[in-house]
Order: sequence, then structure tokens, then C-alpha cells
Amino acid sequence: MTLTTVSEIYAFEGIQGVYKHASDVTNCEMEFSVYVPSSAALEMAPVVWYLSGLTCTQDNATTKAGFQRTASELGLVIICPDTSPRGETVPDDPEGAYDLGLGAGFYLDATEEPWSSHYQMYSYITQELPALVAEHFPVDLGRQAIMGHSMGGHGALTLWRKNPELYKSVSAFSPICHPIDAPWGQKALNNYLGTDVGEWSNHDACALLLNHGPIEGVQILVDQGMGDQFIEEQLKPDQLELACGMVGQDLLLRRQMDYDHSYYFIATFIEDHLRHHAQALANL
Ligand SMILES: N[C@@H](CCC(=O)N[C@@H](CS)C(=O)NCC(=O)O)C(=O)O
Repeated sequence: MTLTTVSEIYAFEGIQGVYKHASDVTNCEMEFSVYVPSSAALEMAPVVWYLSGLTCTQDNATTKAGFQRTASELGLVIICPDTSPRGETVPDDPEGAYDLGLGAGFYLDATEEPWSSHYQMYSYITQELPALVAEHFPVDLGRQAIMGHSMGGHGALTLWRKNPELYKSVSAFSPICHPIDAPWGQKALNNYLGTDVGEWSNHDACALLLNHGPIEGVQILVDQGMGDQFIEEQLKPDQLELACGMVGQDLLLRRQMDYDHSYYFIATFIEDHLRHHAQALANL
């Protein structure tokens, strides 16, 4: 599969790159970023996938999360995909709202028209992009972790719980924990998957845990700012805590006083998340 380099910049002795490629899965051109630490020249590196939230591209986390210093120290490759398919032919929210369509792929495979021909972000992230990355970068796909923010936190938790054999470690900032019970999630699931609420539960972290049980030996790390304006209506961390408690899933939910939903919050704690993943991946 062909890859085009958009940019490559030297950072903390590694390379922060942005790349684009034609995706057969999302049926359009996609961009993503990869940070490769210098240690990957000697040994294939473990990978952390970072899934972003509503309105984001690969660029937000790459330029604002500040992960490069710790990734370099720990020898982690960090991959930031885009949050949706892109381009003139890709459908968007009819009213131009930020919570559906472009920038709002919700990390699932849409089954409904007009979304299904492009909005296949689940298959893109779990299959097509890893295969492409393995062809072009020094990555050990036997050691993968996944994390994300908000909609990307929902993506990280659901992709992990559906694929524990792929992702050996998981964490999230301010995740949408229970999308079937939140306006952002209900709008997206209704549009992308149709009205069958039974199907929605395959894309809801709380429902997946309750229906399929815990993953032994994995601790979920979640940071949630208590000054986040979306906490009550959209994010519902208490629901995740309840679901984990009910099934015996190990969860470290850190309620961080005063922090909001922004990248300042993420930048403050991302080092802890990368150390959490490095430790889990080192034990494999
Ligand atoms: N634009 C929305 C909020 C969108 C939002 O907060 N997006 C988060 C993810 S859910 C984000 O990361 N935004 C981009 C950024 O801060 O760089 C609003 O005004 O209510």
C-alpha cells in the first residue's frame, strides 16, 4: 500500500511524521500521524493508538497533547488517526453540526445510508491502518495499546473490549462512557446504525462490559476532569465505574478536580497514560 509523506519533523531524537494514503475501507484519502522514537532503529517498538474526539483531525493530539518527550523516553510509537473519512464526496451532517459526519466518525462501521460507503472507521483503525503501518514503520503489532479522548475515549474502550487480543492495554481521557444514554452517542448511533438499539450496545463501553464481562489482567486507566462541561450529560464516568464494579473489571478512574475537557488537561496527565501502557506492554 502506497504512503505519501506530508511532513517529517525531528522531535526528542525521534521523528514526528504526518502521512496520507488512499483508503479502500473509507473510500477516500486519509491522513494520520506517527511518532517514531529513536530506539525503534534498534528494535521494533510497541505501539500506542491515540483516538481523538469530536471536531479533531490527527493534528490536535499531535500538536497539543505533548506526548513526544515521554514517547521518546519510553520507546513508544504513537499513532494518531483522523476521526472520520474526509473529502468533497463524503457526507456530513445536513445542518453542519459538529457531532455527526466529518470529524465525528465514532469509530464504528456505519450500516445506514448515506454514511455506510465511507464511515467505516472501526475497520479502518483495527485492520487497514495497522497493516499499512506495519509495512512502513518499525512497529511490533504484538504489543499494541489504545487510548483516546472523549469520542476517542469511547473508541478506545469499545475497540479494546471488542479486540482484547489486539490491544493489551487501554486508557482514556474524559471518555463518552455510555453513548446509548447520551445525546452525542444517540445521534451518532441512530444515524450510522439505524434504530435497532440492540445493535447500539455493541458500541457502548458499559454495555460491552456488562454483556461480555471483564478482561482479566488489564487495568483501565481513565482521567476525568471535574470541571468538564460535558461530564453530566455526555460522558457519564459514574456509569463506567458502576459497570466495571458489577462485572469485576479493574478500573482506575481518577477524578481530577478543576480540569476541563481541553488539551491542557490531556497534556497535564498524558505522561501517566504512556507509562501505564509502557508497563503493560513491557510485561508481554
Ligand atoms: N465544538 C464543541 C466541542 C468540541 C470539543 O470539545 N471537542 C474536543 C473533543 S470532544 C476537542 O478535542 N476539540 C479540539 C481541541 O480542543 O483541539 C463545542 O463547542 O461544544
